[in-house]
Amino acid sequence: MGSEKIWEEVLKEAKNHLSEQIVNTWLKPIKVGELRGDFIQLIAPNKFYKNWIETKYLPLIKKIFNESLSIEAQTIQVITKLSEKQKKTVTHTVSSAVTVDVFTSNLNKQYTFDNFVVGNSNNFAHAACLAVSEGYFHTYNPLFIYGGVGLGKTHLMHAVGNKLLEKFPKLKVLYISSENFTNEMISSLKSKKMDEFREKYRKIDVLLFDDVQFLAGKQRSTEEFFYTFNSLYDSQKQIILTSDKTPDEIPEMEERLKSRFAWGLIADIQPPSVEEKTAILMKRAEQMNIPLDEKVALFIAENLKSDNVRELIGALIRLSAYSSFNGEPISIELAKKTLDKFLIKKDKIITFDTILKVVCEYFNVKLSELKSKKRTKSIAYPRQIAMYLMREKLNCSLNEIGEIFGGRDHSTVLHSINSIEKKIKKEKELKEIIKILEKALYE
Ligand SMILES: Nc1ncnc2c1ncn2[C@@H]1O[C@H](COP(=O)(O)OP(=O)(O)OP(=O)(O)O)[C@@H](O)[C@H]1O
Repeated sequence: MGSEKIWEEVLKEAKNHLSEQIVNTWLKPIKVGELRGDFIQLIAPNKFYKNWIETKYLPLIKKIFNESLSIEAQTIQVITKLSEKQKKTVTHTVSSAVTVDVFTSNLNKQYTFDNFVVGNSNNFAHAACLAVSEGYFHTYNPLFIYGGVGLGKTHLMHAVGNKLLEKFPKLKVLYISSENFTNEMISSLKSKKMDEFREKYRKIDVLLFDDVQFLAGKQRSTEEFFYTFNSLYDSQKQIILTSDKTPDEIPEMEERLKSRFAWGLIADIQPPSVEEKTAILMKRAEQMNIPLDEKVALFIAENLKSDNVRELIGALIRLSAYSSFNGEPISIELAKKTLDKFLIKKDKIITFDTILKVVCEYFNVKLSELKSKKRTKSIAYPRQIAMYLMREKLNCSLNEIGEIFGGRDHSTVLHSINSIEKKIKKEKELKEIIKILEKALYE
């Protein structure tokens, strides 16, 4: 039995002693790092969890291992992170008898298409991934998915891998982050095992390569990846890559790689809309058995500062944990109380100064420059944006705005505002910048 299965058994048994909500909130995110003789190592997502587990649940966990699962547990250690060495060790054993397969795809079984919420922000990337997961390898090769932090790139990639293995169990699917690829390469170099390293990567049928942007500037890893890429591509093997930027936008990435990344399909993932965020919260709550009313989900979706789905889910877990520990049902009031510092302060009064400060900080320009007559693009552009925000948020007159910027006349101000309005309609990037600035105004 693999460590995942063992932990599932612990969770099942724990539900006889604790409420389902507590088990899902506190014990489910724990992973088993090592099971060696009578030593058990648990991995908690962060220090907060570690402390709770140690102070609250360790005796029960020990009892379950010893009495219900008959796994001797003399020492249980809780850590917060797996060491690099442990990550590479794929065999988790319970006594010496039980071993897991040596070829590991590194796939997280929790990341499936079924639990991925599809909406306008991600339907293109989702559709492309779905097609690849059906086995249409030549259509989108490589498939390059890009988007901001925590928007579901890794989830989709794993979903492809999981679905492919379900349909074609013999396929060699490998998920690897560029960081781990680099580490593995370095240790192979040190131990003079580069032939084995190359052999491993060139035997794969489907390579899922996460965060490719981190290869930029790493010459040796880039080179090795280049050969791996070519070899797989030439043998018509599927490659999926993720990045936080488009190939063109990755600084210091070798041209020959950038051009290869664009050979197949480039699909983006945008930040989710309020509706999508609500749906993600509802789905996750259902999976975790958290009693979440749609009104509360909508409130969180509308008011959380971050668009990062990881943080969205984090907020749900925090709320659920608070609710179970204090015996208060989940409500909008409770969300306001527990998530206070993560929420947009809508009642904050916005002034000219707030806008000037936020714009100066974002564009890294001095206030004196913003108010000056300088027309260089790096100053004029933020100035126009500040004018646009003042008109939008403060509903003030063009003359008032002109006054703030050193007595400019109203037609100059109008021209600036119109120009930004037009650009917002055409330029996705500017739309994003405005969204970020608007959020920052309420922080
Ligand atoms: N559309 C979605 N539906 C359901 N869950 C989602 C969705 N998007 C993201 N998530 C969840 O949000 C969390 C973060 O997603 P993921 O790790 O895939 O993001 P990422 O884009 O790869 O982030 P990073 O840039 O940090 O690598 C995961 O728990 C994932 O399951």
